Amino acid sequence: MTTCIQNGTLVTGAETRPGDLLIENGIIQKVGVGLSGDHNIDATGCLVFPGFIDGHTHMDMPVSGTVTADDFKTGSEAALVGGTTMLIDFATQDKGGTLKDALRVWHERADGKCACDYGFHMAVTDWNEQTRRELHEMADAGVTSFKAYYAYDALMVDDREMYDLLCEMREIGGILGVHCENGPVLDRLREKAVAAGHTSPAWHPRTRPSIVEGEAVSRFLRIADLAGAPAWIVHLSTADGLSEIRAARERGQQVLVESCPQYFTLTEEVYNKPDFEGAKYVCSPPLRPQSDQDALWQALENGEIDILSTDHCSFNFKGQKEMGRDDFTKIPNGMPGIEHRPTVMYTAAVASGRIPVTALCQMLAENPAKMFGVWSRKGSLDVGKDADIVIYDPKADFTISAENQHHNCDYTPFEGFRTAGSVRDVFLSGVHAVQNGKLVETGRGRYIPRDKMR
Ligand SMILES: NC(=O)NCCC(=O)O
Ligand SMILES: [Zn+2]
Ligand SMILES: [Zn+2]
Repeated sequence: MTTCIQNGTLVTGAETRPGDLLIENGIIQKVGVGLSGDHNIDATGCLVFPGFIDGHTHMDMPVSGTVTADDFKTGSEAALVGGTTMLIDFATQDKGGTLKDALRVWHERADGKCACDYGFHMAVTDWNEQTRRELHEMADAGVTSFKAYYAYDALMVDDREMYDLLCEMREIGGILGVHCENGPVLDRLREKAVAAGHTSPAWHPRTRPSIVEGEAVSRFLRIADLAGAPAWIVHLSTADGLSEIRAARERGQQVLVESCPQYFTLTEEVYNKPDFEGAKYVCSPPLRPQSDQDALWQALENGEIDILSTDHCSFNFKGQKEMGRDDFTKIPNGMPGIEHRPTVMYTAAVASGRIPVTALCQMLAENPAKMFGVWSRKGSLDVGKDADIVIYDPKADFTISAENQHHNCDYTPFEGFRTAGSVRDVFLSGVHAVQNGKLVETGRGRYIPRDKMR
């Protein structure tokens, strides 16, 4: 049984062109014009993208004495409705625990529940000889990307460990992403703020100033240079961090840069909202002033940002964000976003005329596929790839709201955002899982082991 998507505008990282896609057995079999199948879908007036890949999510994750509002079922369903056909979540080693245990736990949380395909990065929090050996086993099990934290007591590593980890990345053909904030310094800033009676969400960005990110980006990149390893900067939010990246690239380093829609569309004023509403936007790194946002836009337009991910890490306002009503340091960090990344960035970046749609396709599909070792099967509309396909109607008029979202969360940071277009249909491995914006097939997501970096 063949399916043909006809009369759309096919979008790749390099070009847009009119064309049809013929799908069979979950794979793209033919790309051309005048094609037809047993079953035909008309995409006239629509953009046809390869399925989007979100390389940075946290589902079903215990944080600050609670657990994220989205598990792998609800989070992946929201992802699929929004056009994301693969997510890569951070399995996280417990201090004192093993990588193998973390991977087992994440499989237990995700397997059989996902609406879209999925893979895991491994966050390394406890460096020792066993962890070093296990990195090789992870790479053999298809976990080829890792994260280390310079912040959060329960997660962070020191510079000696960072250096060792980076050296090991070279050995295993892996890539290390780092959460770049100077943890000890920002912890001190937070302690001092609370001691002085500053307990509202407005103090979240004030105690994580731009230099806290810039310093950590600089340190990480210098250590990566010493180790001779590629560096992945996760969730870049500042001009300060960006200038350190530019300096490292000038030195000839391979630096892969990730940022997120919230840093392009929201600014730190939201933390001053009345009635504790600012807590909804508490994420780390925090939202920034307009000047940082302008710098990120410039970088995006210049092609200096490789991937756009969400850092989806959702907590309800009621009962979860509220845990920090009397002390902003107790607000669980993170926001929902996996459903809205494509439409928010299509609207803000493409419909606004800042970048061509091909550049968006690079940052949402092609580059994450290459960077995270799934390019052999995902990230483009080439013959032989998985038939993960998004039909986007650029003329649809849609307003994002907590009422119409699929995240298991009682708010969205993009409330009232009017999008230019919306995701009309989504195919996952050839299965027509989203039809006219409605999820009609779920639970078909597969674990995707990933290739090593070449
Ligand atoms: N971003 C955030 O606030 N929470 C998720 C964990 C992280 O990526 O640092
Ligand atoms: Zn992080
Ligand atoms: Zn994150």
